[in-house]
Amino acid sequence: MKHKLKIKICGMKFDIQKISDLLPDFIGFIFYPNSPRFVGFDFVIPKLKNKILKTGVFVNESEENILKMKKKNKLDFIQLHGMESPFYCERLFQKGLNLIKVFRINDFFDFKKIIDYVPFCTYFLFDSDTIYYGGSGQKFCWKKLHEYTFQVPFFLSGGIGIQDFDKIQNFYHSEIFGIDINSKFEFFPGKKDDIKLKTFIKKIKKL
Ligand SMILES: O=C(O)c1ccccc1N[C@@H]1O[C@H](COP(=O)(O)O)[C@@H](O)[C@H]1O
Repeated sequence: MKHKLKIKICGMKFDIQKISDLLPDFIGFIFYPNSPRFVGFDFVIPKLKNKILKTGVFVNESEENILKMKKKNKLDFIQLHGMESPFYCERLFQKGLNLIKVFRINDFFDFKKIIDYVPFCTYFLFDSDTIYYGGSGQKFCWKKLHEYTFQVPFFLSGGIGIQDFDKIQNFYHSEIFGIDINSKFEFFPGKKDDIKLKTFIKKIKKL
């Protein structure tokens, strides 16, 4: 690993200030109406601790709406969790947005299809390929990521829970940047378990 792994807590809806006290590097908010973690398009993100980076998660959303949300909430990153094309990413990139493009991985995923996204994305995020766009709580086979050879750093995601710590510790990839956690740290959608999060973050930060 080139650096300390970053932590991104995603799908926040409740107790935002309390969770920001745990000092994750990124906090994500879901701007996708079909998600149980949808915060609503009128949502105003409360002031977060320190330099926690605010990420807006969108699924096949209009460019206009993304720009509106970015401006309203001063989003540091835009996570695109749907079928957004390289052309669409290019347009947002040209407007100065920092992008995290998500790819849903299965055993047959062809990493060559990522190449056209490379110039426009700050990070990639690898999630599991399920019937849902995200927040499925399902894991994919991380070994598959050894086929990823581009140099855009990535977040590892998809059903990661506290019990995965040893697996994370033993996983090596030169481009892994951070761990994205969501549904496995919840009492119910959007309400995170601060004790579990605290334990996990402490362990990851010690790596
Ligand atoms: O959490 C959601 O409801 C969601 C809905 C639509 C797109 C993305 C969503 N969440 C993201 O999914 C991944 C994996 O989450 P999980 O650990 O499997 O629960 C994560 O990046 C969430 O931000």
